[in-house]
Parts: sequence; C-alpha cells; structure tokens
Amino acid sequence: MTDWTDSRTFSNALERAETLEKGSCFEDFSEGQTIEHAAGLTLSAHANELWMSQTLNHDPVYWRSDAARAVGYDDSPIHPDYLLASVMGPSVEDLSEKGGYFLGRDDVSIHDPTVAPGTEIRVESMVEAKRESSSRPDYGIVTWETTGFDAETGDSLLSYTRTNMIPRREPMATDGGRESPTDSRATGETDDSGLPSEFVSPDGPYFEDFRDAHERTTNRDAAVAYRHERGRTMDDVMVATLPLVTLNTAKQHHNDDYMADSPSGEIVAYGDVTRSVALGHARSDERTYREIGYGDEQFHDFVTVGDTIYGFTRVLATEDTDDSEAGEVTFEHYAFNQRDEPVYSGTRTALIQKRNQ
Ligand SMILES: C/C(=C\C(=O)O)C(=O)SCCNC(=O)CCNC(=O)[C@H](O)C(C)(C)COP(=O)(O)OP(=O)(O)OC[C@H]1O[C@@H](n2cnc3c(N)ncnc32)[C@H](O)[C@@H]1OP(=O)(O)O
Repeated sequence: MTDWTDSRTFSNALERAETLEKGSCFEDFSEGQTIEHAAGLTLSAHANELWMSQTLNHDPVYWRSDAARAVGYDDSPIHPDYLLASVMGPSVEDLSEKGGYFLGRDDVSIHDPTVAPGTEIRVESMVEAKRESSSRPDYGIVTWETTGFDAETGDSLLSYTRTNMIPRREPMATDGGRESPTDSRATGETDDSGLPSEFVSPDGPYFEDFRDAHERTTNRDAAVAYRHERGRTMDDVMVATLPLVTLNTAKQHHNDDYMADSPSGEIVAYGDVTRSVALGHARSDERTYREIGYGDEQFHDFVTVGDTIYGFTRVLATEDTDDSEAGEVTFEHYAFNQRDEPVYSGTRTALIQKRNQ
C-alpha cells in the first residue's frame, strides 16, 4: 500500500497534482457583468471593536451610546472603516484573490452612517471597465463598482469603485509589491520643488480651527499640512487577523510561504488596515461628527510586519453648512512608514463639530 506521507512519494504527488484554483483572472471579467459575492457577512460588535481598537480609531461615538446620542445617533453605529472593509472583504475571492496590485479606489460613499452591529450584508460588484496593461504584459487592469446592501431591507449601505491589476491566465504572477525598476527608494531623491513655502496647522480639533487655518493660506504660497504624533507598528493581528475577520481571502496577507517569492518576500498588510491607521491618527486630532466619503485612494508601496505607520494630513477645503452642529472639511490623508515613504494617500470629506457644541 502506498504511503502517501512518505516524503518522496508526497513530493511526487504534489508535483503531479493539479491545483484547484481560487479567484479570477483578467480574462474572466467582462464589462457590464454583475457579480454577487456569495458569502456576505454579519457585522459583529466584536470584529468592529477589534478593528477600531487595533487601528487606534478610539472615537467614543463608536464605543458608547451616550457619546453616540450626543451626535444624533440612537446608539453607537458600526465604524465606517470596518464597514468599508466588510464590504470589500467578501468581494476579494471573486475579484482580486489571484493576487493583483490594488491600484486605487474612488467615490467611497457611505449611504447610511447608522448601520448597527448585527446587520447582515450582501455585496455585489459590477465590472465597469477592463483594459490590458501596457507596462506589465502579465496583467490586465479591471475597475469594478462594489456595493454593500443591508441583506434584509435591500438598502444600499456603502459603495465605491476600485481598480486592480489582475493577472492574465498565462503566465501567473505573484503579488505583494512593486516590481518596477523605478522604485523611488532606489534613487533616494526627494523633489520638493512643488511644495508651498509655508505649512499651517489648525489650532484645535473643531471645524472653526480647520476653517481659520485654511483661510490663513488663501492667496498665499501656503497649505494647511501637518503630521499626527501617533504611530502604529504593524503586527500579525494587523496584517493577517484583520483582513481575515472581514473574510478577505487574499493570500498576500496570511500566507508567508506563497509570499516568499514575491517582491516583499513576506506577507503584506491589507491596504484598508494601513489606510484605517492613517485615518485613525487623523481623527484623533479632530472632533469628527459624520464621515461623508472618500476618493482618489492610492496605495503607493507595500507594508510588512514591523513597519510603523504614521499619518500626515492636508486640508483641501472647508465649507460652512446650515447645520449648527458641524461644518464640512475635505482632507487629504497620507500614511507613511518609518522611512518616511508614503504608502497610502486619499481624500476624505467629513463633518467636523463646531466649537459651540
Ligand atoms: C485589497 C488588497 C488587495 C486586493 O485587492 O485583494 C490589498 O490591500 S493589497 C496590499 C496593499 N497594496 C499594496 O501593497 C500595493 C502597493 N503599491 C505598489 O506596489 C505600486 O504602487 C503598484 C504596483 C500598485 C503600482 O506601481 P507603479 O509602478 O507605480 O505603477 P504605474 O506604472 O504608475 O501604474 C501601472 C499601471 O496601472 C495604471 N494605474 C495606476 N493607478 C491607477 C488607478 N488608480 N486607476 C487606474 N489605473 C491605474 C497605470 O495607468 C499603469 O497602466 P499601464 O500598465 O497600462 O501603463
């Protein structure tokens, strides 16, 4: 009788056996196609708290009902970053599990900011566009519009568009980071010729502080641009646990063996974790009232276990509203690592509490 566990036998068996593939290649997508992501998930208070605590998103509105009621909610809702990751996670197996680069995400809109723990969500994507990559012949570039719905009511909760490089069927490629010969780290060059001559910081965390700082830069060679003090070193929970808790099956976050041959040589952080840390740092320096939406999101380099993520913010615009509670601020947030290299950037619009509240 064959001992399949004999090392030579097993190695031969592995060599001959076909691998049942997961995920989709570039050729599998067609424009206009709608894909229902089978799993969906139930937003749990546990995963929400794990995400918020580990990414340093400690706004009491999302932890305590009295703080939630003070800003007009009935109870603490699900945090928008966990909601976003929970809509994206179940889509990964169908869209990007094959291991393509996450090029960018745009038009992230929260349709309901009051989603409660226990809500069951259903996720659907539509293939918006696909094209071949001119720089990387092994890949194509696909853009999807993804929406998360309340499975019970059918209400749309959150939507966004995202673009990935997706491996073509032959030959397959590994993921995890840039292969580009024009890696900025290789050149060591910094070009600050386009930067304004003066950086201004807000004097406090309220809407008026951002508005006044922004007004101070008007018609001057200046920008509201500042760093956040906190940093967060990426550990195993951040890199492997958080994507898995949202059912994100991308192997680049939890399979070191597979990633050994990739440019990073090891597992890399899920971009949404990195992003959430940067946003958590920024939110710790403001009085957030409501999250409105996000855009122009890009992941510039990979992040691995041991990297420390810091935050940097620019204020792009401020707009007073009729609401006596809060005014609107549009930020651009950046995450950067211990080598001062940007790893994420994106815009965010939020209502920020007014000082009189
Ligand atoms: C969720 C998830 C994975 C998943 O999903 O499951 C993850 O979290 S994973 C971890 C987080 N992530 C990373 O770790 C990536 C870090 N990052 C990098 O490693 C590099 O940044 C890069 C390899 C992505 C780019 O490398 P780069 O060399 O700078 O790439 P570029 O040459 O600028 O772009 C190449 C081609 O993409 C086109 N292109 C670029 N941007 C956009 C856009 N926004 N929309 C539409 N097309 C775009 C461009 O037009 C060019 O097209 P062509 O090939 O036709 O020329």
